[in-house]
Amino acid sequence: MNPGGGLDATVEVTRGDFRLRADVGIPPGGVLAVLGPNGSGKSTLLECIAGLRHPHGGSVTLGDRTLTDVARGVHIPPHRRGIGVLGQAPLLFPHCTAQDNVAFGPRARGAGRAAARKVAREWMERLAVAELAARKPHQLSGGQAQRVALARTLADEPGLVLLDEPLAALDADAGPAMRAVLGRVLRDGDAARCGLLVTHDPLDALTLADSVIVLSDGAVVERGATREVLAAPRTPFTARIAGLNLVTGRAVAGGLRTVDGAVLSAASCDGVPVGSPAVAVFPPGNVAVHPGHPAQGRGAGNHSNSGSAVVESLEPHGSVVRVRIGVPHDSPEHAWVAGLTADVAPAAVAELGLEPGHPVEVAVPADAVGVHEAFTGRS
Ligand SMILES: Nc1ncnc2c1ncn2[C@@H]1O[C@H](COP(=O)(O)OP(=O)(O)OP(=O)(O)O)[C@@H](O)[C@H]1O
Repeated sequence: MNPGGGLDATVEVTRGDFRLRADVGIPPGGVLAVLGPNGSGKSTLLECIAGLRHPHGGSVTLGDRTLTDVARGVHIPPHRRGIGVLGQAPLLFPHCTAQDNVAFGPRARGAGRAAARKVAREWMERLAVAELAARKPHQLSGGQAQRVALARTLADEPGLVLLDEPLAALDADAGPAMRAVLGRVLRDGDAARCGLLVTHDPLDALTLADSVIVLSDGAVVERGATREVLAAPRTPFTARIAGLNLVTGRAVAGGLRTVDGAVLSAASCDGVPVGSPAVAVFPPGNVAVHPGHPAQGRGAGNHSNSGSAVVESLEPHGSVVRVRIGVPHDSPEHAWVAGLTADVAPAAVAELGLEPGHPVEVAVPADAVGVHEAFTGRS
């Protein structure tokens, strides 16, 4: 079964006190990443699209097929939706060989043994697991098993592939290999298939998806092209996963006034109307940290935004040390600095004597700051 076409879904569902209301569109051949903090409703959305959960309102269409239409009482069962699901665990049939696992879908759709085996071999070759065909699942590594599971999902010719954190359980070697394989098949230009990927990793979103939605507390709070959303995040969650600093406030000419009344200068303001809710975004690599008080600050020139703070914590982050900033209780006017991160070279951390609890001055050059309109309501 390959219904083809894109996905259009509007889903409303409640689970206890939690309410999800989200709409999702994926064009034919497109891949959408769904990001969001724990408990924001990602799995619930996925389950409604897969047909595993009945929404209380809304509809799901894939290509020209209506899979769910609450108003009309339509609910196609999961196995007849033409949707493939791959989660963190491969969930292969333990007593079947890898090849028989992959051939399962074609066989179930009525293909003869030889034809199903041919389809299975083609997919296993594409996913670089053909040489594992005769192995049983317990003879596969985690990464190999997950690639076989992906082959099994795709051999079923789904019109939509739902990927729920498919790399999360893989180790540091297997993860990148699986990401590369996934990227190849998701981007193979096959307009008969679209994809939806739930992930916590911005790298997955950047490398595997064209567009992204961010869920927060059951609502879509950001949506757009992946690069644009991650380059200009409008919610603290997106900024954190994108590794960027984000300060909320209202736009003023040439910058942003924080909720505490501090004014940050920015190099670009993205056409945000003065007075509207806005966020200032800047990377940790552009935040300078110096010991001492603002009055003694180096680098707090006219075009730099500065505040007095304390070092809250230091943690290794690749080749740099990520310094997390806190604010002493007697400096409420610098509250915007709280929670910022600065990436500092290890040698500089030693030279400056940075340690948790030490007072520091934080400076952010206006050149590094972009101001973007903030998301202000439910979609
Ligand atoms: N069994 C349940 N009964 C009632 N409410 C539930 C149940 N499971 C989840 N919920 C509610 O639904 C909300 C959304 O859960 P969901 O699993 O969809 O979030 P998620 O974004 O996938 O989270 P995670 O990233 O942790 O997997 C939760 O915040 C919780 O309040």
